Amino acid sequence: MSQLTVKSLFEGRKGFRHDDQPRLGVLVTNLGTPDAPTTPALRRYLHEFLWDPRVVEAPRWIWWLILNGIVLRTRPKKSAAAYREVWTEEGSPLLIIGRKQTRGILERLQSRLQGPVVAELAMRYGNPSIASGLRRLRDQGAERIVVLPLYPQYSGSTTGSTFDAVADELKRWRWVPEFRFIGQYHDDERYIEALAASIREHWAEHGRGEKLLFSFHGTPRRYLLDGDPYHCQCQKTARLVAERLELSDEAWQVTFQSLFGKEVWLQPYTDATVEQLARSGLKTLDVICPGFSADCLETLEEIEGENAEIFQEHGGDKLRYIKALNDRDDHLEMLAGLVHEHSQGWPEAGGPARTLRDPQATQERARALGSDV
Ligand SMILES: C=CC1=C(C)c2cc3[nH]c(cc4nc(cc5[nH]c(cc1n2)c(C)c5CCC(=O)O)C(CCC(=O)O)=C4C)c(C)c3C=C
Ligand SMILES: [Fe+2]
Ligand SMILES: [Fe+2]
Repeated sequence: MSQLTVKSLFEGRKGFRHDDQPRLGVLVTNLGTPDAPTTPALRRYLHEFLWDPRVVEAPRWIWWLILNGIVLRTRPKKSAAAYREVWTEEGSPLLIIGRKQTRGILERLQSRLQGPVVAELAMRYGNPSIASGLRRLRDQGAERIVVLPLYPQYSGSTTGSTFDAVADELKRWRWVPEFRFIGQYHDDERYIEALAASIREHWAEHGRGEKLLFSFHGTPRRYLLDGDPYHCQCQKTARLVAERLELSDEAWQVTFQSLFGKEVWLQPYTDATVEQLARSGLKTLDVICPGFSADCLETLEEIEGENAEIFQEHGGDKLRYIKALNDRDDHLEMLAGLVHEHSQGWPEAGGPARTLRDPQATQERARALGSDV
């Protein structure tokens, strides 16, 4: 009699053994970056990115026409040129720094935790994908997973979208892991102190600018009006840092950068503010971008490049960009601490080895029962 074979609908873990020690898995994620600073690579990347309804929240068919008819015909070439300005021999800054951050977080967790821990870097768009990162964690034996999106301020367009990608992958797994998701850390003491320390160090080296601008990536204003907490969280981060540095109200300001499309975005805009400050006679301006945990196109090309030029063109002397927290020790310490805290309550933060009285006998019994694990 022929046997009916049914294809599995759900994916199992490879190489499972009863005497494996369950591990804690950490998925460190960021936005993503193209594979190369070329027009075709940008077209692929922007297509995936801009087709995400969390990013562009518009009626699908209208947006399909605009995206495919206009945006993907013009923007990839322009963006590729911008990426070439920040690209290094090792690749995109966001990816290189992301790898260092992941390694640094893992090392710090290994010395804090008793149980075994593994970590992977994943990108919401492009490579390495969130699906591949989660599978690598699973196949290394991670049965409990903490997801750390490197976005200090929660936005549906970034953090929310990361959750979607994680859920899309996990719902295809046979054995769904226990799971925790870090939504935001915009007011975490250690994050605020790391930002303040980086500003103090910048001042010690270059002297104090006449004003400090906190520039955050923008979103359409509509997202705020529809309940996205991002704008409030950006304001709170900046206020806490300003308080820690004991700045007067005139000494700092919050702005939003990286506009896209024709809609009204969060205001005031960074470029218009930089221009207006230069026109008003300001000579030195310090700019920090606390929403970017790693330097990338938006900080290096847009702030350190474009906005520095705008400042000079309109009478300013020097716009000094204060680097992202990247792989600074205090940053990695706070991120490892955050993961550690979110793993509390799990057995030995990873889980004790499944204790088998006689591992070999157990494996043999399992095999005799028709299981190959
Ligand atoms: C189209 C709408 C966009 C929204 C909404 C948006 C929100 C958003 N983005 C970041 C962080 C980053 N964005 C980066 C690049 C980037 N962002 C958009 C568009 C939106 N972002 C585009 C089209 C691009 C690509 C570059 C370009 O063509 O201009 C990056 C840099 C990635 C890199 O490779 O270096 C980051 C980081 C946040 C935090 C955010 C909302 C809060
Ligand atoms: Fe963006
Ligand atoms: Fe930009």
